[in-house]
Amino acid sequence: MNAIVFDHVSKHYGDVLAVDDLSLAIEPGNTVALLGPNGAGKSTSINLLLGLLKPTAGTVTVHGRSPDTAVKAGEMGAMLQNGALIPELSVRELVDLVRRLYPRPLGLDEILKLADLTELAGRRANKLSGGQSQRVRFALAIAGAPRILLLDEPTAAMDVESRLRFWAGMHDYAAGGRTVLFATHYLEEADEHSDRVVVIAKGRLAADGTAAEIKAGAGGHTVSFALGDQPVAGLDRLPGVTAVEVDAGTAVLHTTDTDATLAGLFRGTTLDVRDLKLSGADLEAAFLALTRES
Ligand SMILES: Nc1ncnc2c1ncn2[C@@H]1O[C@H](COP(=O)(O)OP(=O)(O)OP(=O)(O)O)[C@@H](O)[C@H]1O
Repeated sequence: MNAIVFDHVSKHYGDVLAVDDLSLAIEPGNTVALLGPNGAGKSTSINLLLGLLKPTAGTVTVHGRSPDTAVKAGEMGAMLQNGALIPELSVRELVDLVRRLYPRPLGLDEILKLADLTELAGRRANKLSGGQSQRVRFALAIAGAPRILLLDEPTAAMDVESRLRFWAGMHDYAAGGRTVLFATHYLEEADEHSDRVVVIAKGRLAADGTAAEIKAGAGGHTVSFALGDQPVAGLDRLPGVTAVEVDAGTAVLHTTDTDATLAGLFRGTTLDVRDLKLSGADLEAAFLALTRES
């Protein structure tokens, strides 16, 4: 059974259509990045999954049940964009308080270790930096050992070092076969820390696959070289080439298969090829292309 299913889900806020006929299924044990620009509908989708919002149309299910039922059963943990911490409590007291609310929580020391809070356990919540507070929110999200973990832009306030440690904790947590869905605008994070990237734009699904598939699907590979005044004829018939541009003596071949295009260029033509440059679509180019299209 799928861990998460969106079946033709739409969500309106008055006139604003935040989620538009979204269908998506996530298998248990996957780590999925929900990638999209501001206002794409990422937070709305997470709130729908938590049962905090109800769809205007369609259904959301978690392990085949309603989000409300799954939340009550302690199956989901969430780290949302903000959430106040009780200022007078120490990190240890706060985490322990929350873990005791669940039937089968993780051990206190294990939670502190996963969230990289062992050294900060005695610190009061009102004395934490923004990034440290985020780590406490992560600790609270995993305290009940949820099978599904939802993270809404989890690294927003973190510096580079904190991000690295945070992702290490997330991977350790996910390693036990748990499902993780995280929202981000950071392309590198989606690329590095997920098995699958779901791109949404204007509430609609724009792409779905591994980061490598999304890059390949954008078809942005080019082979360019100095053509000078040699003839351009025939370049568009080379294997893989989808378009040819010539500008100021430089030929740019857009291709779906760089290897085949190069083989054709060197074996199938007598051109003098100099200043050869290859470029592949990076995730950023793919992301911009996809979110512009939709
Ligand atoms: N409570 C609300 N009332 C009205 N419109 C809302 C509300 N919450 C969100 N929206 C609108 O719904 C759309 C989707 O917002 P959402 O917060 O889900 O996007 P997001 O992808 O999480 O954005 P961000 O990356 O900026 O956090 C936006 O156009 C937003 O302005």
